[in-house]
Amino acid sequence: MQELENGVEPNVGDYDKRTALHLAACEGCTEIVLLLLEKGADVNSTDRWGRTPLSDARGVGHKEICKILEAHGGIDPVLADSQTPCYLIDYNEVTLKGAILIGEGAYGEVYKVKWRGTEVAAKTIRSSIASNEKVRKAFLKELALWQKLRHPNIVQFLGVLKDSDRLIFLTEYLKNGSLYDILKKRGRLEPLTAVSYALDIARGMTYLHHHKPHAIIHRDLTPRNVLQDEAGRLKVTDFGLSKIAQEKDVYGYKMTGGTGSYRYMAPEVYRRESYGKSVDVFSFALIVHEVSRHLLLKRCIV
Ligand SMILES: Nc1ncnc2c1ncn2[C@@H]1O[C@H](COP(=O)(O)OP(=O)(O)OP(=O)(O)O)[C@@H](O)[C@H]1O
Repeated sequence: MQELENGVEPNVGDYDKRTALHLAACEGCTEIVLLLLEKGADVNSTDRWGRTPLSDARGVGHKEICKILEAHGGIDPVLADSQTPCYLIDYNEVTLKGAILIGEGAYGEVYKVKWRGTEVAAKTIRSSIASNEKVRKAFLKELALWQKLRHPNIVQFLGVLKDSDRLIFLTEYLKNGSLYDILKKRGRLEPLTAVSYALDIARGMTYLHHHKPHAIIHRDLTPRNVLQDEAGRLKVTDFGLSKIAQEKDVYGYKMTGGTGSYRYMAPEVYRRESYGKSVDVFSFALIVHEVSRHLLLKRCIV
């Protein structure tokens, strides 16, 4: 309300052309949806994937918001279960010159680059992996799913570089790096910080588990796959990709660089191995994760 009173345009969008109405519809903020509509927000503004606020509200099952948007003339050009391909980014929109190597994982290197003037992370997939057509397709399928996700505790996927021999995709850049780096640097966390971190992770995981029409199971939730933004908020990344990594028998290649630590294994394995050990931020998040998974299994969603 304050921003609107200060003269901020209700239809202003971010680099994905997503407006406040998209975000409010996606996050289930009914009052903000009503406020924005009253202040003249365009009910059918489309983001760069062609999604309207109604597409977003539908995607996460906010029925009340769908009704409000429809009553204001909202339309949904995106079919709920359509197979949207990955958004392709033109090479010349990305400044690769001066790219800074920020890390290396099992799939390849990660660089900080500029895309349309904004700092983003470019994740490169090793050619030994990406040159296998089946694996490349499997990666692109997972990335297309990631592209549909929008949540403050999920790293934002931005697109795949067009016509690249290597598979390179862009995500938002998180200045503070991974939770692994933070824990290594800072050691034991203050209890309040640990709880706030655990809640951030649990919020991201809950969003994945409530994804429609199918829940998304991370399968590789480790401190390396949790990143922190400048404001200190944690965001989960790299879900789904680990599934491809595990399917080495099908695709005939072997991934390296897994954590190999029982503390980050799937909860059912973890439970057998580590009951009775001290509870830290990650154990807490895993417990929340486990409860959430049990609820899902009970409801036969998975
Ligand atoms: N979006 C990002 N913003 C900032 N830093 C990042 C980003 N993505 C990755 N990094 C950094 O690059 C490192 C390597 O990331 P990557 O996801 O490739 O591998 P990993 O998760 O560390 O390991 P693995 O591939 O085995 O899961 C991370 O540990 C992190 O420090």
